[in-house]
Amino acid sequence: MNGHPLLEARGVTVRFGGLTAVDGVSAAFAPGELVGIIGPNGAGKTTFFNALSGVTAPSAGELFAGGLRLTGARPHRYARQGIARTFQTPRVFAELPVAANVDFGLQFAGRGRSASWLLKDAASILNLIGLADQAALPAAAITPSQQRLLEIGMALATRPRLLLLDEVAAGLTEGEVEAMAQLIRRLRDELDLTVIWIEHAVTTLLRHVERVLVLHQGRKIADGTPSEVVRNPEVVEAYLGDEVPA
Ligand SMILES: Nc1ncnc2c1ncn2[C@@H]1O[C@H](COP(=O)(O)OP(=O)(O)OP(=O)(O)O)[C@@H](O)[C@H]1O
Repeated sequence: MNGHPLLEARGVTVRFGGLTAVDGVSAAFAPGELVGIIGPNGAGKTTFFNALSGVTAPSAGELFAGGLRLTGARPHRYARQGIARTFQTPRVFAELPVAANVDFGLQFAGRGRSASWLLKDAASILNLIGLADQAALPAAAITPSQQRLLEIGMALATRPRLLLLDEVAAGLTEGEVEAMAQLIRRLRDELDLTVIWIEHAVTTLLRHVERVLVLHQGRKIADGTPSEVVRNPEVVEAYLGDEVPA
């Protein structure tokens, strides 16, 4: 692009009444990065995502995409900049066929997005995420883990440059979590995406990402490679030493 980070948060703060859910978080994301975000329950991870995707306006701080100031813009402007996301609870159209759910996302694809032929239509996208055989089934009829894949497919249909994944491995079996991690890496590689991925399955996440941000009580307490982060005393303390692998 233009030498600017794909997305940059500068001192982003989100307050709900007296509660500061996100507290002055700064981070820049470069094209092609696969970054994890971890932190205990209530650390502010989803709220930070909501700010990064324009769902929640920050109480303070700034957001930039490719150098363009987006602070306070509506979510569709974030989408137009190539930012797509999934939600903790999959938001699929249960009665509609799987392929129609992806078609819905395609309507939001606009200029300046990923030009990958792998995202050219619903069939290509379903192929990419391994749901080609389920194309004609109503979304309600596929398994919960397939619904998570479908939500990723709907986000991909907007042809993003940046994909924000919020706990896409929640509720999956160990084998499914690993398959999900492999898929995320493949999508990053094949589609030239930047991916930011929140997950509670910390061990798996740390094995697959190159960089990880740790949030604790709304603050960013670490930002580095997985091996740097697991040696950070503040991180070990935030997790009471029992969740982050040595
Ligand atoms: N809309 C809201 N109104 C009021 N408080 C909120 C709102 N959304 C989140 N919070 C509070 O903000 C804090 C951060 O929540 P958030 O969901 O961002 O954390 P999280 O790290 O994603 O947690 P989890 O891992 O449990 O999903 C929590 O104390 C939460 O209760």
